[in-house]
Amino acid sequence: MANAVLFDLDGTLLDTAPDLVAALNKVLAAIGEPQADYDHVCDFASHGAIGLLRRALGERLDEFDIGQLRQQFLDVYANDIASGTTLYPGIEALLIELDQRKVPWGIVTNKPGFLTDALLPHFPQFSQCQVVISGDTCGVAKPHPLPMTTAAEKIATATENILYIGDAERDMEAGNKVSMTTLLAMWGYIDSADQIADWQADGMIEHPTEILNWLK
Ligand SMILES: O=C(O)COP(=O)(O)O
Repeated sequence: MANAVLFDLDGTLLDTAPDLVAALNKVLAAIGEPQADYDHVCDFASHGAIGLLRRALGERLDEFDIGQLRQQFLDVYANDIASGTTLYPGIEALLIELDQRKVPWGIVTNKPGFLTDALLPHFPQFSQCQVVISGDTCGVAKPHPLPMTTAAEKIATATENILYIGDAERDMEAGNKVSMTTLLAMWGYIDSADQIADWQADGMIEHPTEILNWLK
């Protein structure tokens, strides 16, 4: 059984979609494109800037300088990163319980570090977080295993004894590659077309408190 927990950020700890979609719509307005429908794009909030832009623009994204558009999106998002973002129900209580049990926990996200660093201080509930690995911390991002093993080293825990909680296929893949126990956060950004049965999660959980059942 596990004795440490690592979390994905967007779609797992935080519902960041309101601010991400607001940024997306500001960028779409700036390039003269129609606004995105929230429900159409929100489940792509775990897929980064390009995932959101691709969902909104489809193949027309290729008509733009994608790198420049991504940077524009990141800059706009950084300017208003936390006004609509909230902790998912049950996360605060879970983190308090982990802290009381002295269970080390941390974050492995694909968000670029400058955004993670800007966002996390808005949530004092994260004050006991022991490690934060962002998408550019290790030079490679999930599903590459390096962010996972780097986080495990920082909390001095063998990967086999770590739970990794995420809402995307790349999260399950990255965790499974390094023998963590992977739990799929069903409250996150899971699209109806996602084939979650193929993601090889060790468990699928509907509420954060279920994580406690997987701990020693
Ligand atoms: O911003 C992203 O690329 C997604 O971030 P996540 O890994 O926390 O879901």
